[in-house]
Amino acid sequence: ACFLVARHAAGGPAPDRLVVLNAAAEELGLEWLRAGPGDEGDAVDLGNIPAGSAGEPSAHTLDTAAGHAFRVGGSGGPMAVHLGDLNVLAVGRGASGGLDVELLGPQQLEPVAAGTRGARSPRLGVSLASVLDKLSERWPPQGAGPPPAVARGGGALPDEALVVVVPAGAGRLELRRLPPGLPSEGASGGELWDSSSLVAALEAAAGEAAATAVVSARKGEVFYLASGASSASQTFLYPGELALVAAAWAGGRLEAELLGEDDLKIFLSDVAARCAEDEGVPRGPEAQAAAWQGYECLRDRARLPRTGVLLPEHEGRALLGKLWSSWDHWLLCSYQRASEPLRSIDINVTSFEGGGPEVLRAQVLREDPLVLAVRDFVGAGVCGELSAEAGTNQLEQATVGGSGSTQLSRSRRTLTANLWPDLEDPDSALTRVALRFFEFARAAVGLAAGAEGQEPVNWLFYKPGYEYRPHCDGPCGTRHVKTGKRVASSLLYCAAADEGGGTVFPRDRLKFEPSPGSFLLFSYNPDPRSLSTHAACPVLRGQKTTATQWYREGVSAEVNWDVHENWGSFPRPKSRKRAGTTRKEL
Ligand SMILES: O=C(O)CCC(=O)C(=O)O
Ligand SMILES: [Fe+2]
Repeated sequence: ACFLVARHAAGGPAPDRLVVLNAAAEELGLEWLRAGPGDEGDAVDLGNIPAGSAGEPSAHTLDTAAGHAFRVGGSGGPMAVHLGDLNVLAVGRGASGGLDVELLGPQQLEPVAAGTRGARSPRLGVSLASVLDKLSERWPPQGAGPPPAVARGGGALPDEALVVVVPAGAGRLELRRLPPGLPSEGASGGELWDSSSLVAALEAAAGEAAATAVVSARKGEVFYLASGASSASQTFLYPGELALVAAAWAGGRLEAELLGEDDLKIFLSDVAARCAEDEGVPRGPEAQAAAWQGYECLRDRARLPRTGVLLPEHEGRALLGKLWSSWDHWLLCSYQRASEPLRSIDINVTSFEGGGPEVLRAQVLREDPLVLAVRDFVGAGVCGELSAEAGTNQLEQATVGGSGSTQLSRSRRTLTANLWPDLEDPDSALTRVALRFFEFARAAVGLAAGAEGQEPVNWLFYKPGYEYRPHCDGPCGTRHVKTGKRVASSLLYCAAADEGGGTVFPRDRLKFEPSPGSFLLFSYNPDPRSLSTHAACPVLRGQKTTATQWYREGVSAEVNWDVHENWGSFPRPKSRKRAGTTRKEL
């Protein structure tokens, strides 16, 4: 099970790259072999690597993918094959006096980076000093390694990629990556970038239909798209994650349109919604029963807003699957109406004003396991104070965890902060809200616990495109939750999106559309059918904020919740003698 925690995890996998060190006293040519090392006739010129000087080699770095093959050499120089991961290719004069290459993979580089082997390549003795800093920064590789740079033909798209749409009859088109720091307007030069995929797309686009290339790219990189005709060019910044670039000609000029992952998600949703509306797909739960899939409509209508380039069918399909998890999830999130309540119940709580009784009317959305919604759980003033407390500065990208560590994930795309209520400060809005959460949960679902020893309130901030994909907050599919584990969750919505951003339970297609100040509580002890699986739908327009509270039994001022988890070090008040430490102690 994947539990939601709010901790920032550092470190990612080492990138796939090739560093060429030229220790020879002559310029070297670098070529990329499109069809593998054996292919003599099909090389792409990647430019020259300057000669080394005064015992120090010159260094040239290329981002690559596993299996990419390169040839390096001057006159009839040697061939080298790059196998993926971080590789260093040292070129120097061999014993014979001719050019020699030495390929150092992760295993050969590790002792060098660790300082146990000297800073020279073992065979040719080429100095590695100029790359050691970079190596130790990136070493050792963590996790399962980098995503594949090019994943065409139905495979999953890598996380950090550019999808370049080439219109039919595009002629020549080059993608160049600019060195960092170059102005993004009117720049030229840079290295030719992953031309394999682009060349294939250009060949395909020579006919009637547009084609796409998938190119690996990283956050903040600047690309330059050129048509070959010198004046017609366009530069753009790649912001990271998955992005789509469409090229088109307008008035003899090349135009490039860049859509980031969030924009793309919303764009596809908007097109699909127009399709569904025009085809008269019902907005009730029967929409799913009809199992409508609008790929054909998407094929005809997915025109990008600025250039008007039509997204090729297979790419629309692949992107919708990638960015919306599934067609079904899109339908539930962006098209289906909110669920009707089954009945309502009244829950007594302590009033915020004066401490007298107050009745909250709760709508029952599902009986078992229970899902309850309250429209005006707190007023705008209380929410305003909570938002101020959360601020915007300390928010960080949310992570998920479950086996002793946490990591960033496309599944949980939101900004987050933990808010620790000071239970001894009755004037704090956060304290009053937290106490109301527990009072309500005791009355509504019979929770046998108070606010002491519980997890902090988890503040979530969603921008357009942000979401939290289907997940369980605690143990899922069990008849009896172990003491100390989460048994229920609640969400207080302080801001609601103008469009999108609902909370859904995909197993039985339950959907709640929040309004500012509304509240949702659901329990999962027991929940043998995992019906408590839920998701925060992507925000399409506006912003959404949520204050999540997770509920546990068997915790107290003496026994804190975290003795029941293995999430590793968790940023929280250092000396917590009791749950209600003051903010000054944080
Ligand atoms: O923001 C939402 O709608 C859901 C958030 C959520 O599932 C959580 O915080 O665990
Ligand atoms: Fe959740």
